Amino acid sequence: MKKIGLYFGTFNPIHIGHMVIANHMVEFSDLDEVWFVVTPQSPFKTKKTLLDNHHRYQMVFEATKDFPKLKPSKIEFDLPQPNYTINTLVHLDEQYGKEYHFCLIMGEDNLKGFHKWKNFEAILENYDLYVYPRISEGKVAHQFKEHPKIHQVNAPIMEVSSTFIRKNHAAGKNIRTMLPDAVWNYMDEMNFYR
Ligand SMILES: Nc1ncnc2c1ncn2[C@@H]1O[C@H](COP(=O)(O)OP(=O)(O)OP(=O)(O)O)[C@@H](O)[C@H]1O
Ligand SMILES: O=C(O)c1ccc[n+]([C@@H]2O[C@H](COP(=O)([O-])O)[C@@H](O)[C@H]2O)c1
Repeated sequence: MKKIGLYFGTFNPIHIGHMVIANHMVEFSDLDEVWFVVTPQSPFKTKKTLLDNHHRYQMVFEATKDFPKLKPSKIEFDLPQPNYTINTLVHLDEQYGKEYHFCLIMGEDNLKGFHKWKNFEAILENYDLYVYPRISEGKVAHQFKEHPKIHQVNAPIMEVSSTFIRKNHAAGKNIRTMLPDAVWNYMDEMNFYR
């Protein structure tokens, strides 16, 4: 059975930080594929400056089209908002559970706040977490340290953010090196974030 790493995010837009992590996961862990799950509405974020779902999905599609092991997913588009990850996991298992084995990809920054996620205990009971290092404040809770379901993957640290890209693109800076070429081309053609 294929092992799929689910990488959840708003991807507004997807950037080279996301790409390096996802590619590292498929090349250097036992995951066979990574699916970028484009989230319509993250539980802890406001919708301000959020581009339409389909445009964010299209940018993920553009970024991944030459990488057969990296795939875009719009599974959350038809699920209730805000999008709680546990609901999506249950839904994916119902739809594809016989075909695929699902795991979660998460930065160490998100692991620090993981105890606030809806039904995090159920997530940990049923799914493996692949955690990559991230520079961030705070500490990983004791309960998540050396947890049998939490696997550390030593991916490179890439300090790039979508917020930085949006803000500086609007300010007229050249941020093109932080995006895959196809994403830059789409974003530029569509006049996003100006
Ligand atoms: N440079 C990066 N390296 C590794 N992980 C990242 C990086 N940037 C974001 N992530 C993580 O990737 C996931 C998806 O990112 P998402 O687009 O939702 O957030 P973000 O980059 O923080 O966006 P924004 O700046 O718009 O708030 C999140 O879990 C986020 O923590
Ligand atoms: O399920 C939850 O309670 C939950 C709470 C916060 C975040 N998430 C998921 O994690 C993804 C990344 O979160 P963020 O805040 O780093 O953008 C987000 O797109 C959601 O899919 C999920």
